[in-house]
Amino acid sequence: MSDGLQVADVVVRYAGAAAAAVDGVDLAVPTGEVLALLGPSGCGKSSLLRAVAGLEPLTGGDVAWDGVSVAEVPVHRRGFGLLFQDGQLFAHRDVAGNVAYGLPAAVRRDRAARTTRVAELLDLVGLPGTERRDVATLSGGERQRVALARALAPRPRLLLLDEPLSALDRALRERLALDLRDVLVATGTTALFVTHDQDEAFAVADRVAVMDSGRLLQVAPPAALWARPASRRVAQFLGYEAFVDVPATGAVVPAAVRALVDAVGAAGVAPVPTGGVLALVAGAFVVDPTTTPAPPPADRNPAHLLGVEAVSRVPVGGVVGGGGERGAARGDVSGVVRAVRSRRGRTEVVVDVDGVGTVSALAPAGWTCVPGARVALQVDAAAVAGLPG
Ligand SMILES: Nc1ncnc2c1ncn2[C@@H]1O[C@H](COP(=O)(O)OP(=O)(O)OP(=O)(O)O)[C@@H](O)[C@H]1O
Repeated sequence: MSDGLQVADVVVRYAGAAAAAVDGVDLAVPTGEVLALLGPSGCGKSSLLRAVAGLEPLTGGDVAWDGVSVAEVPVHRRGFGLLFQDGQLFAHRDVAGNVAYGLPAAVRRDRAARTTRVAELLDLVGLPGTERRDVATLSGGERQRVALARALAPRPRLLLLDEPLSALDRALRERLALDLRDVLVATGTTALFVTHDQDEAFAVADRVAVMDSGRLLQVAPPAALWARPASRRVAQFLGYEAFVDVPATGAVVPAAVRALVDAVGAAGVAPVPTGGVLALVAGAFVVDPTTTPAPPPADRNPAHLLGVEAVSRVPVGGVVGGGGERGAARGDVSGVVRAVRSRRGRTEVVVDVDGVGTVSALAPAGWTCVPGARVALQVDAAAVAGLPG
């Protein structure tokens, strides 16, 4: 018998809907595991979570805990906790009153035990000493921390979290995602966590289940999911931005494609079978900082229009990476720059690469050049995944 949560062939279909919101999902969350359900808006994540909670009737399939079906068990008797986007705190209770509401009745009635347990829970979520605060005075992040403390108070055997951080701004979300993981791990809580944000899923979960159109596409630990997406759809959803067919051995292909296949094969990061596909994420190409960009043809060089001095001294039509043996040896992969942008402290260069398409290459901080220039590129095999054909 398996322990923890088992979801077997679950179907959720809303009245009048043409397609099922959840369409035959099988999933297991063993005790102590945090599993993230990740997928685009409308893919059925919340419907599945609500079906597990008992808030949505099953059209088909079964939900079980430790091998025993809970399909007929009402929501409040399943022993599952719930935390939503808006923690739904009670406005008329202070912080301690909100947290204490989640405690088992016996603890709630014992004043000393209640005080101790509320203090423990507030410590756990990083809000020690806030017992007497009016919840109306809390920030959005603090409110969600209190809601988490309240949800953990009864020690639920499963905690169901539906986009608990999505109302917060990005910086706060990133920090709270890490804190949330720490709290779930420290308390050994089994959890099912719904999110549409890849970074959040990867930060919080032991395994990530990717959903699309009501179905599960892949379930894997974050690193494995990232390195080996099961399909192009999964890879696209994770943020892979370009896809290259692996050519037959000996086929004549653009230098960039050959460099990709060689680099990935050498790194042993991903299988590169003929007929397979290489998926590239931002950074699969890196601007070679030792070479000088070749400027765009004079009539298309925006630097001329702007009266800016060209960033390169390589003659128009010159060999990219020229000026020495080093450039000649590794300057055979190149691309035409479309834009240069700074993103989270990194320089990203949108570049058209022959045979590959438009990708986001990385460059050293502060590096820049005019659009239209041709730059030499190197391959970073760690940003390339192999997909089955
Ligand atoms: N109560 C409902 N009645 C009818 N259709 C619904 C209901 N709730 C959800 N749906 C539909 O079911 C599908 C799945 O919705 P669901 O909310 O589960 O997706 P989701 O992945 O959680 O999306 P989001 O991230 O936007 O919340 C959608 O097409 C949605 O319109």
